[in-house]
Amino acid sequence: MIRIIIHGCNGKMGKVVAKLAAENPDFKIVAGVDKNLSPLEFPVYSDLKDVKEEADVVIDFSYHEAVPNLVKAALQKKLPVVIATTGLSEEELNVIKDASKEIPIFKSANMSLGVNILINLVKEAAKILQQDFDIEIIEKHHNMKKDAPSGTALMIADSINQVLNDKKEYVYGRHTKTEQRKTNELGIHAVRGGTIVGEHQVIFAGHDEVITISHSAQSREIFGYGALHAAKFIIGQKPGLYSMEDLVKKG
Ligand SMILES: NC(=O)C1=CN([C@@H]2O[C@H](COP(=O)(O)OP(=O)(O)OC[C@H]3O[C@@H](n4cnc5c(N)ncnc54)[C@H](O)[C@@H]3O)[C@@H](O)[C@H]2O)C=CC1
Ligand SMILES: O=C(O)C1=N[C@H](C(=O)O)C[C@H](O)C1
Repeated sequence: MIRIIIHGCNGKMGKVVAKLAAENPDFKIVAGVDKNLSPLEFPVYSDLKDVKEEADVVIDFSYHEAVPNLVKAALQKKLPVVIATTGLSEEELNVIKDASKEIPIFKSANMSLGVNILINLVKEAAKILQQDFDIEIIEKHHNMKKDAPSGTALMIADSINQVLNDKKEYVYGRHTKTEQRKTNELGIHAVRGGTIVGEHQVIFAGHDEVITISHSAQSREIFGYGALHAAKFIIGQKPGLYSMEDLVKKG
């Protein structure tokens, strides 16, 4: 049985992970960490360093500012971590990279299998269409989401740039622009409203034709299942920074 600490346990995703784990005898939530100390069916602490229960892994769905402290405590406890939180700054990402020299860390802005398949399709399309098609990304999320654009939109943009040798310059929205679109631009646009779980569209717009590759999350459970799958994967790995690509490769 895998013993898990949920960081961000009182949030929307923390509660989904706890529910899914309770339904599966392979997993047990031994404790939670959150700045909101509302009681749950396991002990809740305000800091990972104070958790007394023994655990095998931490799953994090919290807030970007909370991540460096989480990683430092995980380092002291020598615990593997699954980081799903988005909106991380360069500085926060560097804390993760440094810690991954000593503990295994799995990080993905999107824990669903579908988005990771979308990324593979988009990479292939970008290679083929790069000369004649303009690429733009539109993401849509619920009105409670704090970061924009989504971590997934940025992850998709980075994967396009990876296959196009960093040719694209990201343009966030166009309200400040009063000039024609340049061919090296990659537009990224965020929509917020209602209870939209998460939608990502990658648009390849050519002369008189448009190809759209899209993913629509229809529940938060897809991210929860993905995070539990990642938790199982990261336990026992060597120190390093792992992604969905590593998990998919392993099968
Ligand atoms: N990688 C993925 O597949 C997914 C990632 N996310 C990301 O996960 C994060 C959380 O999402 P939600 O659960 O929807 O948000 P939420 O706002 O419902 O939950 C966040 C929780 O973190 C807690 N928190 C905030 N600051 C904290 C701190 N300093 N220390 C401890 N706890 C703290 C809050 O009290 C709250 O309970 C966001 O960054 C979101 O973008 C969300 C869904 C899927
Ligand atoms: O905040 C969310 O809800 C989500 N955040 C992730 C992101 O920023 O990409 C993943 C998912 O789309 C839901």
